[in-house]
Amino acid sequence: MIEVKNLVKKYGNHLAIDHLDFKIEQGKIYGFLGPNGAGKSTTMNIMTGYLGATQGEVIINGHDILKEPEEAKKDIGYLPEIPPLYTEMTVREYLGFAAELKRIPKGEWESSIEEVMKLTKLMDVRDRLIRNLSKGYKQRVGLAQAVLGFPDIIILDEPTVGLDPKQIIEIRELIRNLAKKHTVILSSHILAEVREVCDYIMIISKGKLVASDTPENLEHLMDGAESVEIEAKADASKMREILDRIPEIASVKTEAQENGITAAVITTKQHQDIREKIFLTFAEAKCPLLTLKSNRASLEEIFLELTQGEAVLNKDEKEDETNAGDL
Ligand SMILES: Nc1ncnc2c1ncn2[C@@H]1O[C@H](COP(=O)(O)OP(=O)(O)OP(=O)(O)O)[C@@H](O)[C@H]1O
Repeated sequence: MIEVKNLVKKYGNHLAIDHLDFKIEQGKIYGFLGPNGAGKSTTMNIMTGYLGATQGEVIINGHDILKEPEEAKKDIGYLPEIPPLYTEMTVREYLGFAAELKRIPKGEWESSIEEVMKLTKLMDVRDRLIRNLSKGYKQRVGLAQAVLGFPDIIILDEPTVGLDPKQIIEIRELIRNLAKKHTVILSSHILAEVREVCDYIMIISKGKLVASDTPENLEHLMDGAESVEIEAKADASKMREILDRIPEIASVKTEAQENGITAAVITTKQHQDIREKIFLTFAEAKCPLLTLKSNRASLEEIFLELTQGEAVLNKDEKEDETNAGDL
Protein backbone atom coordinates (compact mmCIF):
# COMPACT_ATOMS: atom_id res chain seq x y z
CA MET A 1 0.00 0.00 0.00
CA ILE A 2 1.17 3.52 -0.73
CA GLU A 3 0.22 6.52 1.35
CA VAL A 4 0.95 10.00 0.12
CA LYS A 5 0.44 12.55 2.86
CA ASN A 6 0.26 16.30 2.44
CA LEU A 7 2.81 16.27 -0.38
CA VAL A 8 4.15 19.65 -1.51
CA LYS A 9 6.85 20.34 -4.10
CA LYS A 10 8.09 23.78 -4.97
CA TYR A 11 10.51 24.54 -7.79
CA GLY A 12 11.75 27.94 -6.66
CA ASN A 13 8.54 29.90 -6.26
CA HIS A 14 6.55 27.58 -8.47
CA LEU A 15 4.19 25.31 -6.58
CA ALA A 16 4.24 22.14 -8.71
CA ILE A 17 2.57 19.85 -6.13
CA ASP A 18 0.01 21.44 -3.90
CA HIS A 19 -0.81 19.37 -0.80
CA LEU A 20 -1.54 16.00 -2.37
CA ASP A 21 -3.12 13.29 -0.24
CA PHE A 22 -4.09 9.83 -1.45
CA LYS A 23 -3.81 6.12 -0.79
CA ILE A 24 -3.11 3.37 -3.26
CA GLU A 25 -4.45 -0.08 -2.42
CA GLN A 26 -2.96 -3.38 -3.48
CA GLY A 27 -3.65 -5.07 -6.78
CA LYS A 28 -5.36 -2.45 -8.91
CA ILE A 29 -4.40 -0.25 -11.84
CA TYR A 30 -4.39 3.42 -10.92
CA GLY A 31 -4.16 6.21 -13.45
CA PHE A 32 -2.80 9.69 -12.86
CA LEU A 33 -4.57 11.79 -15.41
CA GLY A 34 -3.84 15.43 -16.02
CA PRO A 35 -2.89 17.94 -18.66
CA ASN A 36 0.78 18.66 -19.44
CA GLY A 37 2.49 20.30 -16.50
CA ALA A 38 -0.14 19.12 -13.99
CA GLY A 39 2.48 17.53 -11.75
CA LYS A 40 2.22 13.85 -12.65
CA SER A 41 5.93 13.24 -13.24
CA THR A 42 6.91 15.26 -10.19
CA THR A 43 4.56 13.18 -8.01
CA MET A 44 5.90 9.92 -9.45
CA ASN A 45 9.51 11.04 -9.05
CA ILE A 46 8.86 11.81 -5.39
CA MET A 47 6.95 8.58 -4.80
CA THR A 48 9.87 6.58 -6.19
CA GLY A 49 12.52 8.46 -4.25
CA TYR A 50 14.09 10.15 -7.32
CA LEU A 51 13.18 13.59 -6.07
CA GLY A 52 12.85 15.08 -2.60
CA ALA A 53 9.61 16.73 -1.51
CA THR A 54 9.39 20.23 -0.07
CA GLN A 55 6.92 18.92 2.48
CA GLY A 56 4.95 15.75 3.18
CA GLU A 57 5.52 12.02 3.28
CA VAL A 58 5.39 8.99 1.02
CA ILE A 59 5.03 5.64 2.75
CA ILE A 60 5.54 2.50 0.67
CA ASN A 61 4.37 -0.71 2.36
CA GLY A 62 5.08 0.89 5.74
CA HIS A 63 8.46 2.41 4.79
CA ASP A 64 9.10 6.12 4.39
CA ILE A 65 10.70 6.68 0.98
CA LEU A 66 13.05 9.34 2.40
CA LYS A 67 13.93 7.79 5.75
CA GLU A 68 14.14 4.15 4.62
CA PRO A 69 14.77 4.43 0.87
CA GLU A 70 16.28 0.97 0.45
CA GLU A 71 13.38 -0.80 2.10
CA ALA A 72 10.79 1.32 0.32
CA LYS A 73 12.43 1.15 -3.12
CA LYS A 74 12.74 -2.62 -3.18
CA ASP A 75 8.96 -2.83 -3.56
CA ILE A 76 8.89 -0.44 -6.53
CA GLY A 77 9.69 -0.76 -10.21
CA TYR A 78 9.75 2.57 -12.02
CA LEU A 79 9.65 3.60 -15.64
CA PRO A 80 10.42 7.33 -15.62
CA GLU A 81 9.21 9.64 -18.40
CA ILE A 82 12.68 9.46 -19.97
CA PRO A 83 14.07 6.02 -19.09
CA PRO A 84 17.75 6.24 -18.09
CA LEU A 85 18.99 3.72 -20.61
CA TYR A 86 22.68 3.03 -21.18
CA THR A 87 22.60 3.11 -24.93
CA GLU A 88 26.06 1.60 -25.46
CA MET A 89 24.93 -1.60 -23.73
CA THR A 90 22.99 -4.42 -25.35
CA VAL A 91 19.50 -5.08 -24.03
CA ARG A 92 20.73 -8.14 -22.17
CA GLU A 93 23.72 -6.30 -20.65
CA TYR A 94 21.53 -3.43 -19.53
CA LEU A 95 19.02 -5.74 -17.84
CA GLY A 96 21.94 -7.51 -16.13
CA PHE A 97 23.10 -4.15 -14.86
CA ALA A 98 19.55 -3.36 -13.67
CA ALA A 99 19.36 -6.76 -11.93
CA GLU A 100 22.56 -5.92 -10.05
CA LEU A 101 21.23 -2.50 -9.01
CA LYS A 102 18.02 -4.12 -7.84
CA ARG A 103 20.04 -6.60 -5.82
CA ILE A 104 18.42 -9.59 -7.39
CA PRO A 105 20.42 -12.65 -6.24
CA LYS A 106 22.96 -13.51 -8.94
CA GLY A 107 21.67 -17.07 -9.31
CA GLU A 108 18.28 -15.67 -10.36
CA TRP A 109 19.53 -13.14 -12.93
CA GLU A 110 19.35 -15.39 -15.96
CA SER A 111 15.81 -16.60 -15.35
CA SER A 112 14.49 -13.18 -14.18
CA ILE A 113 15.93 -11.39 -17.20
CA GLU A 114 14.66 -13.98 -19.63
CA GLU A 115 11.21 -13.81 -18.07
CA VAL A 116 10.92 -10.02 -18.47
CA MET A 117 12.41 -10.10 -21.97
CA LYS A 118 9.74 -12.62 -22.97
CA LEU A 119 7.02 -10.56 -21.31
CA THR A 120 8.08 -7.35 -23.04
CA LYS A 121 8.84 -9.13 -26.34
CA LEU A 122 12.53 -8.26 -26.36
CA MET A 123 14.00 -11.71 -27.00
CA ASP A 124 14.70 -10.98 -30.67
CA VAL A 125 16.72 -7.86 -29.90
CA ARG A 126 18.47 -9.00 -26.72
CA ASP A 127 21.96 -8.75 -28.25
CA ARG A 128 21.38 -5.44 -30.02
CA LEU A 129 22.84 -2.19 -28.73
CA ILE A 130 20.09 -0.07 -27.15
CA ARG A 131 21.15 2.96 -29.19
CA ASN A 132 20.19 1.12 -32.39
CA LEU A 133 16.67 0.27 -31.21
CA SER A 134 13.50 2.07 -32.28
CA LYS A 135 11.67 4.31 -29.81
CA GLY A 136 9.08 1.58 -29.19
CA TYR A 137 11.73 -1.00 -28.37
CA LYS A 138 13.61 1.44 -26.13
CA GLN A 139 10.36 2.00 -24.24
CA ARG A 140 10.00 -1.75 -23.81
CA VAL A 141 13.54 -1.97 -22.43
CA GLY A 142 12.57 0.71 -19.88
CA LEU A 143 9.48 -1.26 -19.04
CA ALA A 144 11.43 -4.52 -18.75
CA GLN A 145 13.79 -2.79 -16.30
CA ALA A 146 10.80 -1.57 -14.24
CA VAL A 147 9.21 -5.01 -14.11
CA LEU A 148 12.47 -6.90 -13.48
CA GLY A 149 12.34 -8.76 -10.16
CA PHE A 150 8.55 -8.33 -10.13
CA PRO A 151 8.25 -5.72 -7.39
CA ASP A 152 4.88 -5.25 -5.65
CA ILE A 153 4.31 -1.83 -7.14
CA ILE A 154 5.03 -0.85 -10.72
CA ILE A 155 5.00 2.87 -11.52
CA LEU A 156 4.96 3.89 -15.18
CA ASP A 157 5.22 7.51 -16.32
CA GLU A 158 3.45 7.89 -19.69
CA PRO A 159 4.25 4.28 -20.69
CA THR A 160 2.79 4.47 -24.19
CA VAL A 161 4.10 7.86 -25.24
CA GLY A 162 5.75 7.78 -28.66
CA LEU A 163 4.60 4.26 -29.47
CA ASP A 164 2.71 3.24 -32.59
CA PRO A 165 -0.89 1.97 -32.25
CA LYS A 166 0.12 -1.70 -32.37
CA GLN A 167 2.76 -1.20 -29.68
CA ILE A 168 0.25 0.77 -27.58
CA ILE A 169 -2.18 -2.14 -27.65
CA GLU A 170 0.62 -4.56 -26.68
CA ILE A 171 1.83 -2.39 -23.80
CA ARG A 172 -1.72 -1.96 -22.47
CA GLU A 173 -2.22 -5.70 -22.62
CA LEU A 174 1.04 -6.16 -20.74
CA ILE A 175 -0.05 -3.66 -18.08
CA ARG A 176 -3.35 -5.51 -17.61
CA ASN A 177 -1.45 -8.77 -17.19
CA LEU A 178 0.92 -7.21 -14.66
CA ALA A 179 -2.04 -6.00 -12.63
CA LYS A 180 -3.14 -9.57 -11.99
CA LYS A 181 -0.32 -9.82 -9.43
CA HIS A 182 0.92 -6.25 -8.95
CA THR A 183 -0.28 -2.77 -8.17
CA VAL A 184 0.26 -0.62 -11.24
CA ILE A 185 0.26 3.17 -11.25
CA LEU A 186 0.54 4.88 -14.60
CA SER A 187 0.32 8.44 -15.73
CA SER A 188 -1.14 9.76 -18.91
CA HIS A 189 -2.57 12.91 -20.37
CA ILE A 190 -4.78 10.78 -22.60
CA LEU A 191 -8.16 10.20 -21.05
CA ALA A 192 -9.07 7.29 -23.35
CA GLU A 193 -5.96 5.43 -22.27
CA VAL A 194 -6.61 5.84 -18.56
CA ARG A 195 -10.27 4.94 -18.95
CA GLU A 196 -9.43 1.82 -20.91
CA VAL A 197 -6.72 0.48 -18.67
CA CYS A 198 -7.32 1.77 -15.12
CA ASP A 199 -9.61 0.64 -12.33
CA TYR A 200 -9.24 3.95 -10.58
CA ILE A 201 -8.55 7.43 -11.93
CA MET A 202 -6.92 10.31 -10.10
CA ILE A 203 -7.29 13.58 -11.94
CA ILE A 204 -4.48 16.03 -11.20
CA SER A 205 -4.59 19.66 -12.19
CA LYS A 206 -2.04 22.31 -11.24
CA GLY A 207 -0.56 20.03 -8.62
CA LYS A 208 -3.87 19.28 -6.91
CA LEU A 209 -5.99 16.17 -6.84
CA VAL A 210 -9.28 17.40 -8.24
CA ALA A 211 -11.08 14.05 -8.45
CA SER A 212 -10.37 10.43 -7.67
CA ASP A 213 -12.72 7.55 -8.29
CA THR A 214 -13.56 4.68 -10.60
CA PRO A 215 -14.23 5.71 -14.21
CA GLU A 216 -17.91 4.79 -13.71
CA ASN A 217 -18.31 6.90 -10.57
CA LEU A 218 -16.52 9.84 -12.15
CA GLU A 219 -19.10 9.77 -14.89
CA HIS A 220 -21.74 10.17 -12.17
CA LEU A 221 -19.79 12.81 -10.37
CA MET A 222 -21.26 16.11 -11.33
CA ASP A 223 -24.51 17.51 -10.10
CA GLY A 224 -27.03 17.72 -12.91
CA ALA A 225 -24.69 15.63 -15.01
CA GLU A 226 -27.61 13.64 -16.32
CA SER A 227 -30.14 15.27 -18.52
CA VAL A 228 -32.93 13.92 -20.70
CA GLU A 229 -34.11 15.45 -23.94
CA ILE A 230 -37.71 14.92 -24.98
CA GLU A 231 -40.13 16.03 -27.67
CA ALA A 232 -43.87 15.63 -27.23
CA LYS A 233 -47.04 16.63 -29.04
CA ALA A 234 -48.14 19.22 -26.49
CA ASP A 235 -47.70 22.89 -25.77
CA ALA A 236 -45.17 24.02 -23.17
CA SER A 237 -47.66 24.44 -20.32
CA LYS A 238 -49.18 20.98 -20.89
CA MET A 239 -45.69 19.52 -21.00
CA ARG A 240 -44.71 21.21 -17.75
CA GLU A 241 -47.92 20.07 -16.11
CA ILE A 242 -47.09 16.43 -16.99
CA LEU A 243 -43.45 16.75 -15.94
CA ASP A 244 -44.49 18.27 -12.60
CA ARG A 245 -45.74 14.78 -11.66
CA ILE A 246 -42.17 13.45 -11.60
CA PRO A 247 -40.44 14.41 -8.32
CA GLU A 248 -36.93 13.37 -9.50
CA ILE A 249 -36.82 16.26 -11.96
CA ALA A 250 -34.64 19.22 -10.94
CA SER A 251 -35.37 21.62 -13.83
CA VAL A 252 -37.05 21.82 -17.22
CA LYS A 253 -36.28 24.05 -20.21
CA THR A 254 -38.88 24.02 -22.98
CA GLU A 255 -38.76 25.22 -26.57
CA ALA A 256 -41.72 25.32 -28.94
CA GLN A 257 -41.19 23.51 -32.27
CA GLU A 258 -43.39 23.34 -35.39
CA ASN A 259 -46.68 21.41 -35.62
CA GLY A 260 -47.67 21.73 -31.95
CA ILE A 261 -44.55 19.94 -30.79
CA THR A 262 -42.54 21.10 -27.79
CA ALA A 263 -38.98 20.05 -27.00
CA ALA A 264 -37.61 20.04 -23.47
CA VAL A 265 -34.29 19.47 -21.75
CA ILE A 266 -34.90 17.95 -18.35
CA THR A 267 -32.20 17.95 -15.70
CA THR A 268 -32.51 15.23 -13.11
CA LYS A 269 -31.39 15.17 -9.53
CA GLN A 270 -28.09 13.31 -9.17
CA HIS A 271 -27.62 9.72 -10.42
CA GLN A 272 -31.16 9.09 -11.55
CA ASP A 273 -32.32 7.50 -14.74
CA ILE A 274 -35.91 8.69 -15.13
CA ARG A 275 -36.52 7.79 -18.77
CA GLU A 276 -38.97 5.01 -17.93
CA LYS A 277 -40.90 7.29 -15.58
CA ILE A 278 -41.12 10.00 -18.22
CA PHE A 279 -42.38 7.51 -20.78
CA LEU A 280 -45.06 6.10 -18.47
CA THR A 281 -46.19 9.53 -17.21
CA PHE A 282 -46.67 10.82 -20.75
CA ALA A 283 -48.51 7.60 -21.67
CA GLU A 284 -50.82 7.98 -18.65
CA ALA A 285 -51.53 11.57 -19.67
CA LYS A 286 -52.29 10.28 -23.20
CA CYS A 287 -49.75 12.73 -24.56
CA PRO A 288 -47.64 11.35 -27.43
CA LEU A 289 -43.96 11.35 -26.62
CA LEU A 290 -41.99 11.60 -29.87
CA THR A 291 -38.37 11.62 -28.66
CA LEU A 292 -36.73 10.50 -25.43
CA LYS A 293 -32.97 10.39 -24.98
CA SER A 294 -30.56 10.58 -22.12
CA ASN A 295 -27.45 12.78 -22.15
CA ARG A 296 -24.90 11.79 -19.59
CA ALA A 297 -21.84 13.97 -19.17
CA SER A 298 -18.95 12.10 -20.68
CA LEU A 299 -15.71 11.56 -18.84
CA GLU A 300 -14.13 13.95 -21.37
CA GLU A 301 -16.48 16.73 -20.28
CA ILE A 302 -15.82 16.03 -16.62
CA PHE A 303 -12.06 15.98 -17.20
CA LEU A 304 -12.18 19.29 -19.07
CA GLU A 305 -14.44 20.90 -16.51
CA LEU A 306 -12.31 19.76 -13.58
CA THR A 307 -8.97 20.67 -15.07
CA GLN A 308 -10.01 23.98 -16.63
CA GLY A 309 -11.85 25.03 -13.47
CA GLU A 310 -8.78 24.30 -11.45
CA ALA A 311 -6.55 26.18 -13.87
CA VAL A 312 -8.60 29.33 -13.35
CA LEU A 313 -8.66 28.84 -9.61
CA ASN A 314 -4.93 28.35 -9.49
CA LYS A 315 -4.22 31.43 -11.56
CA ASP A 316 -6.01 33.52 -8.94
CA GLU A 317 -4.23 31.70 -6.14
CA LYS A 318 -0.91 32.26 -7.83
CA GLU A 319 -1.61 35.97 -8.14
CA ASP A 320 -2.39 36.00 -4.43
CA GLU A 321 0.87 34.22 -3.72
CA THR A 322 2.83 36.61 -5.91
CA ASN A 323 1.27 39.56 -4.16
CA ALA A 324 2.02 38.04 -0.78
CA GLY A 325 5.60 37.49 -1.88
CA ASP A 326 5.91 41.12 -2.93
CA LEU A 327 4.89 42.42 0.47
N1 LIG B 1 13.10 20.70 -12.58
C1 LIG B 1 12.13 21.60 -12.65
N2 LIG B 1 12.36 22.90 -12.41
C2 LIG B 1 11.39 23.83 -12.45
N3 LIG B 1 10.08 23.54 -12.73
C3 LIG B 1 9.79 22.27 -13.00
C4 LIG B 1 10.77 21.23 -12.98
N4 LIG B 1 10.17 20.05 -13.27
C5 LIG B 1 8.85 20.33 -13.47
N5 LIG B 1 8.62 21.66 -13.31
C6 LIG B 1 7.31 22.34 -13.40
O1 LIG B 1 6.44 21.72 -12.47
C7 LIG B 1 5.14 21.53 -13.03
C8 LIG B 1 4.78 20.07 -13.03
O2 LIG B 1 5.60 19.38 -13.94
P1 LIG B 1 5.50 17.82 -14.22
O3 LIG B 1 6.57 17.45 -15.19
O4 LIG B 1 5.45 17.09 -12.93
O5 LIG B 1 4.06 17.72 -14.91
P2 LIG B 1 3.41 16.52 -15.72
O6 LIG B 1 2.00 16.45 -15.28
O7 LIG B 1 4.23 15.31 -15.58
O8 LIG B 1 3.46 17.06 -17.19
P3 LIG B 1 4.03 16.34 -18.52
O9 LIG B 1 2.98 15.35 -18.91
O10 LIG B 1 4.13 17.49 -19.47
O11 LIG B 1 5.35 15.75 -18.16
C9 LIG B 1 5.19 22.15 -14.42
O12 LIG B 1 4.70 23.47 -14.31
C10 LIG B 1 6.66 22.13 -14.76
O13 LIG B 1 6.98 23.18 -15.63
